Amino acid sequence: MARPLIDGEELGYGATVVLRDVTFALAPGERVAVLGRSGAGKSTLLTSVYRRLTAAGRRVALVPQDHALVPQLSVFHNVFMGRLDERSSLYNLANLAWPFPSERARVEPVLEEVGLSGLSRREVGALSGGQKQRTALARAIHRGGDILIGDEPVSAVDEHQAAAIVAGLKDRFPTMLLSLHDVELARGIATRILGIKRGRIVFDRPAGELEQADFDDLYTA
Ligand SMILES: Nc1ncnc2c1ncn2[C@@H]1O[C@H](COP(=O)(O)OP(=O)(O)OP(=O)(O)O)[C@@H](O)[C@H]1O
Repeated sequence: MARPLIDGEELGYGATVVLRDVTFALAPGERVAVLGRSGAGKSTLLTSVYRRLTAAGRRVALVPQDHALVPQLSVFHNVFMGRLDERSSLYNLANLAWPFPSERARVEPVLEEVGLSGLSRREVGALSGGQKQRTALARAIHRGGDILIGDEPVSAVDEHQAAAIVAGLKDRFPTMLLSLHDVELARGIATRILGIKRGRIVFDRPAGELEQADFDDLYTA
């Protein structure tokens, strides 16, 4: 059993408590899906886990819910930013002004993987919602590493594409923590599923042990 990243704590914002009595661990190789109604606290949990992992020096690829893209820059530039910390500021600045062919060549296959071929030079502000989300996914894939944290990472694509993208992520990242609103997708991908309701984690169990009633209960008032 992995040592808890969060051990019996409250999570929230300033004096506002969103989640109580949270204990959470993430073992290598686990794929954890977080489910709960809108506003339940899924992002709050994911953000806290992300901060703790990065503070501990772990390399984590992140797909935030709001995508955190720079709309004035191209798809290439936004994806390249996934690895900014690997190079000097001078190299990054030069690549921002005049992208190196070698960097374009590294990014291109990732764009192909998420269905953004041919859009490398397009300004992100001129993309559709689904294309923006794919750009954020491409940035995470380009960053790489052992762990992916994705906050509703496929919410803006249709369910068939979502399943294919998540399957691709599974091949790339041995360990994943994903908040999802699609229960079937969560059951198909996760080794462990965590449910949040009324400010608490109401279950955190192997995916195979959960029944439909557990999920139904999560979404009733
Ligand atoms: N920066 C913040 N400051 C104060 N309160 C916040 C902040 N971010 C979120 N909250 C509040 O915390 C609660 C949980 O929000 P959170 O975003 O974690 O839920 P969620 O389950 O991810 O929701 P959704 O599915 O709609 O994205 C909500 O009541 C929300 O209003």
